Amino acid sequence: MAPTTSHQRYPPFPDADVETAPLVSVSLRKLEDSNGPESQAFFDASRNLGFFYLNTEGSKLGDALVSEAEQLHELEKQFFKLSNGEKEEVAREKLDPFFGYRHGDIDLKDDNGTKRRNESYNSPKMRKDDFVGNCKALPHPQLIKDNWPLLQSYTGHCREAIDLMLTHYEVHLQLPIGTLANLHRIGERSGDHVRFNQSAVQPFTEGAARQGEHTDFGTLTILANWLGGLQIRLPGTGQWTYVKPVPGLLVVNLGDALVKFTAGLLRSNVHRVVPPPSPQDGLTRNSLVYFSRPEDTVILRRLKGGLIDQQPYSNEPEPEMTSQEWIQRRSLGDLKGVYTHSGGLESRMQSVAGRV
Ligand SMILES: O=C(O)CCC(=O)C(=O)O
Ligand SMILES: [Fe+2]
Repeated sequence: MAPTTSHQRYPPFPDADVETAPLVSVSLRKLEDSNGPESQAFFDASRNLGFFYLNTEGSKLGDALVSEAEQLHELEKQFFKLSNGEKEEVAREKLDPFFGYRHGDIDLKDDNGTKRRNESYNSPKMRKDDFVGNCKALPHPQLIKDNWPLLQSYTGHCREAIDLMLTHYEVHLQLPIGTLANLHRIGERSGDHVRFNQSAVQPFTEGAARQGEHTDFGTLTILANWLGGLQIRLPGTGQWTYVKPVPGLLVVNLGDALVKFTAGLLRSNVHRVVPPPSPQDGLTRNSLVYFSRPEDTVILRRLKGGLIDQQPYSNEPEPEMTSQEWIQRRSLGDLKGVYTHSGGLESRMQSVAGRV
């Protein structure tokens, strides 16, 4: 029986009043069974929108993902309830250039007079590499330590689903089997990790929404959502539309590495998180993300072979760098803006309707 989810504990997503993004639903079970039409639908969604639902129904792996995502949803809520002091013990500044706790203050105060925060935890304990023993684990709160087996299991299941999707890409791209898998070997260091996100209750502001526009840096992202708030910018019109959270459906999106490997054949779509629409707007919002990334030393550039060879060459080739450098420079450093599959990096102020 499919695991129950906690979506019904929240006010419903407002079906009638807001426009939702046209995400295709791809069955994990059918991908596992190598179903041709489903695999084609998966590939088309990856080219056209760069976002789709992964329907977990009927798949043992899917059931495991949903039930563990539910448990991690509870864990992330507990994590963000730790005192600011405890969370700041594992702040990014103290630990690592990328992993750790981060927050942005909002210009609103809680009843106790503290500033509200938007927070995230790229947990060092949640790096895929900690689980497979590729490096020395970084410090982490006891709460995370206590839940190590759950995080480890979720990481393994996310990677199983992602590795399966990579083999489908290899077939459709007409690449030798193993081409993408060999750039994502589980035993090698990479930026794969779980992220906890929490947004405080706040009004919509254009400035904050715009500041949050981004694409994901890596390969495939698996996202679990309980409340609305995720928006994607539709190709063509540039209109922002909500992604509706649906029980049993995970949201999958492609990251920049797949765009670079395929010379723009696959799409990483611009998205952002804004306050949930009414009647969900009075609630703190959490999401759970698994990011997969190429191995740290992989150079992000177009691969050779298959359909990729038919892609046009750009007049202004993008600078080549390793996956590790791309992630660090994009998240902390000098490569600012929104990455688009057609135009490279674009400043947020230029990112107007119709550009993607
Ligand atoms: O919270 C969400 O729904 C999406 C989060 C996201 O896009 C990210 O963390 O990269
Ligand atoms: Fe994202």
